[in-house]
Amino acid sequence: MLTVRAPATSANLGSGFDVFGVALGTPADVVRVERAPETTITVTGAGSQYIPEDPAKNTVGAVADALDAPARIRIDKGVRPSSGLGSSASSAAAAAVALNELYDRGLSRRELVPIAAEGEALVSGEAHADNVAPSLLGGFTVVTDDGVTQIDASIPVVACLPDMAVSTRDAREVVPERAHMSDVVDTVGSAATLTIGMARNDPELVGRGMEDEIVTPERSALIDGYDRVREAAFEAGATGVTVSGAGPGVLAACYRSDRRAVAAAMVEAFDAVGVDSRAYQTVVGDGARLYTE
Ligand SMILES: Nc1ncnc2c1ncn2[C@@H]1O[C@H](COP(=O)(O)OP(=O)(O)OP(=O)(O)O)[C@@H](O)[C@H]1O
Ligand SMILES: N[C@@H](CCO)C(=O)O
Repeated sequence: MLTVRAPATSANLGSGFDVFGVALGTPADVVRVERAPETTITVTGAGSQYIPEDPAKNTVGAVADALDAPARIRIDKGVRPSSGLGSSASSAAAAAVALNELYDRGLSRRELVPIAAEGEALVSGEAHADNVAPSLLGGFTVVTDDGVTQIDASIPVVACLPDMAVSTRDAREVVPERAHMSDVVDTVGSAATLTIGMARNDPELVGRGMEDEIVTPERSALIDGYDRVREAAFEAGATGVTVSGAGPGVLAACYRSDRRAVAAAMVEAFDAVGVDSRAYQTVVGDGARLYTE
């Protein structure tokens, strides 16, 4: 039996819609695989009651198909679905690493990115790789039509998860089809600032580089209390705040010394609008890890 732990991820980071992603230290999915004549899936853990075990409907089934690697697959969810923390991608990335090893397919982590993205196509209608890439490779990733660029980074972050669901499919409906040139220019400036911040491990630049006036205002309107949570996080020392992935998770960058206060302020602000939430105090971290037994 092989076991793989694949981390939650946060895509977009505001200015990098459908391009940027980071691996988070916590939470994570754990996937166990054994060879079998046909694929079966069992799911336990966070939000497992909302996740289909039918291989034709689970991201992990799509990965097993793409690798022609039938297996008995057990998923222990640490990443709640429809969270904005790349839940469907964590399982897909873990399964890609595990099944590649189980069947000696010999694919590199980079070669596994499009395989794991097949799972994303199944649930959101598009094979976007901005969650599976950081879950497989770790650190900060930039996904374009030309491929994936990755650097290791270590930025303290808080990922605050309100107790509500926003599906990626629905959140894509509100993305504007056009943008003003002045907003595009500002967003390019932010994206460049964020990228330099990741390269320098500088929370100030990363936070400043999360600003985006194109997609985030539309997405944040789907999250009860977002403006209040954002303001509270800044008051507690956050250097930047944005919607995590398609939401409803909210991501804040900060210095390590402020992380606990930022987490508490975000939870309190959600609470003030009647929404329960959980804050992960974590850091941009490593990609999927394989364990053999
Ligand atoms: N292995 C899986 N893990 C989680 N969700 C899965 C899995 N397989 C299928 N799904 C389905 O995918 C949907 C969740 O994916 P979605 O992309 O909406 O959320 P997410 O991955 O948490 O968010 P985001 O991509 O914004 O970070 C749910 O409908 C869920 O049932
Ligand atoms: N970039 C995708 C990621 C979803 O996690 C979106 O924001 O729709």
